[in-house]
Amino acid sequence: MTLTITDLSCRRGETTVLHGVTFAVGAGEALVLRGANGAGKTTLLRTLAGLTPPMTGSVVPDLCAYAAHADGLKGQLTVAENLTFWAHVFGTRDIAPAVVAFDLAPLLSRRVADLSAGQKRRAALARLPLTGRPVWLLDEPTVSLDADNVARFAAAAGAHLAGGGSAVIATHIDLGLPGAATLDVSRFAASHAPDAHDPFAEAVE
Ligand SMILES: Nc1ncnc2c1ncn2[C@@H]1O[C@H](COP(=O)(O)OP(=O)(O)OP(=O)(O)O)[C@@H](O)[C@H]1O
Repeated sequence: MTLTITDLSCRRGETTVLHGVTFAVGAGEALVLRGANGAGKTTLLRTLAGLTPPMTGSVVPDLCAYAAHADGLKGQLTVAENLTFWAHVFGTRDIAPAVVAFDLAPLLSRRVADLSAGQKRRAALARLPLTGRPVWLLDEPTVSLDADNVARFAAAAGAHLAGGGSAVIATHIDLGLPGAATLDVSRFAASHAPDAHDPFAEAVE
C-alpha cells in the first residue's frame, strides 16, 4: 500500500498553512517531517488524519492511525481498560503484543490519570498497533519518553514498517528507522506560494 498525496492544501483555523503538498510513502517506508516551529508539521498530520478537511487535494483517514501531541486516553480508566476499549473499537482482540512492546504489564491495573507523563505516552502509543491500520501518523511521539522507551518505540515503529506498514512522523530526534526519507514542510509554506486570487502576487515576488 502506498500513501500518495498530491497537491494538498492544509489550513489551521481560517489560515492556509501549507499549499501544494505532494509526497508518497510506500509499504515499509517512513517519512520524517522537518521544519521549524510553526512550519506546519502538526497541521499536515491533522489533515492526513481527517481532523481538518483539506482545502485542495484528498486524504484517506481510514488508512491512518494518528498519535497526536495529546495522549487522548480516558483518565478514569485503567491502562488495560483503555487498551481493551481501543482494541474493541478497531476489531482487534489481543492487546498482549502491544503491552509487551511498550512494557506496560506493570501498569495495566493503574488508572491513567495517576500515571507519569512518559507512562501515559507509552499507553497512548500502544494503541497504534491495536488499530491495525497501515499508516501511522506520529506527532513528536517520543516527547516525555526516557532513552529506554525511545528505543522501545523505535523498535515498535521498525516492526510496523517491517510488517509492510508505513509512517509519517514529525520528530526532532533521529529514531534510526532504516531508509527513512525526510520532507521539510517549509517548502510548501502557503505564504511563499503565489495567491491565485491576487494578481500582484507574482510581481511582488
Ligand atoms: N488552532 C489554531 N488556529 C489557527 N492557527 C493555528 C492553530 N494552531 C496552530 N496554528 C498556526 O498554524 C501554523 C502551523 O502550526 P503547526 O502546529 O502545524 O506547526 P508545527 O510545524 O507542528 O510546529 P511545532 O514544531 O512548534 O510543533 C502556525 O503558524 C501556528 O501558529
